Amino acid sequence: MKKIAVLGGGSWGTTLANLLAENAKLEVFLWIREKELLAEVKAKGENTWYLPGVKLHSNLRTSADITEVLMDANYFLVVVPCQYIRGVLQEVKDMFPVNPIVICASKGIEIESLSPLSKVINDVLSEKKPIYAILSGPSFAKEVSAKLPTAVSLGCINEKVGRDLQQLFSNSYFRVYYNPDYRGVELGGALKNIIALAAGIADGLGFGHDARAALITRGLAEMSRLGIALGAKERTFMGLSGMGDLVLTCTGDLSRNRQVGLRLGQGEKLKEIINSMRMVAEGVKTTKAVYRLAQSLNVEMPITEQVYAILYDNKDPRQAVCELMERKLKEE
Ligand SMILES: NC(=O)C1=CN([C@@H]2O[C@H](COP(=O)(O)OP(=O)(O)OC[C@H]3O[C@@H](n4cnc5c(N)ncnc54)[C@H](O)[C@@H]3O)[C@@H](O)[C@H]2O)C=CC1
Ligand SMILES: O=C(CO)COP(=O)(O)O
Repeated sequence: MKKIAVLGGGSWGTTLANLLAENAKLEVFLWIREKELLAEVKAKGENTWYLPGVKLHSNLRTSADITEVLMDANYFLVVVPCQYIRGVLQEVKDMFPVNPIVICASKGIEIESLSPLSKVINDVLSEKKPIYAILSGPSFAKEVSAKLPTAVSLGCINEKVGRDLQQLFSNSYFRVYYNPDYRGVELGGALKNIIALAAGIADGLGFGHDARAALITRGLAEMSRLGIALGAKERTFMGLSGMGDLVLTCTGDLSRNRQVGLRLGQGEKLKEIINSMRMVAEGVKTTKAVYRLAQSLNVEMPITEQVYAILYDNKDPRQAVCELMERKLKEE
């Protein structure tokens, strides 16, 4: 049986590793960074920090030793929070074979380089010439772990690899659609988190359903604008990894990004919100990266600009929403 190394024992990495172990088409080895957590996982058969209450499959192997996890793997699934991916891969890049199939399930834009994750992974592993794929779409770890019906996109430029991966991940509750536009798939997942912050802020201020629907719709417009400037297909933003994930995270209270927004809208400070969370809300850092990227590409992203000002310039959220409403009137 072929082996998959899963890097990242957070809620999503654990969920996907467990799903693959249950699918039983691959041998699955999950890297858990925290030794104390690994000890609990081994003792209780459960990821008590990030995915409590979910029994892990007996086929799932776990280790805190990343070299053991990577050894002789045929597939590599990266589910480390976006800003740490470069550092983690840099340490172990020599362990990858030539032309490794690297699937990324993380969502974000790297601040340092303003790059989407395909570029980060290609940069670090450039000597190995990786075959890149991205798994993204509306999928809360908790719901997938509860085996609730979920549909996502798998972006890969190499159709044969993409269709092979589609088979490996799919099962009766997890339906994977293949899309050759990997750039569009990865950008949808990264950019929707900014709009989820905005929707949370509006809801936290008590601005109601109209405001949320406006943010989702105009959010999709600015996501697509940046996507097109970066070579993605506009149509991809209408699919699961674009509109699908945007609607999920702007409306679903399981979203960490939406929760951060709600708390900001209710008057809490960003620092205290982040300090109270063990989990990651990728939109916070991705907002900074996208704000800079949009400026450098001269792409208009008014919602992102206001979220940036709330997060990083201490702007009053109410004032930010007023400014969005009072911008020069436009055609749709
Ligand atoms: N949780 C979910 O429902 C979904 C998450 N994702 C994405 O998956 C990626 C991983 O997020 P989650 O699994 O939710 O994480 P999480 O928020 O559940 O856990 C945090 C993770 O960050 C890791 N971490 C903390 N500091 C680190 C460091 N210095 N170096 C390397 N790793 C470090 C921890 O070991 C842990 O695995 C994110 O990009 C997220 O957007 C995508 C779809 C669904
Ligand atoms: O990306 C997700 C669902 O598709 C998870 O969203 P959050 O990171 O906001 O929790």
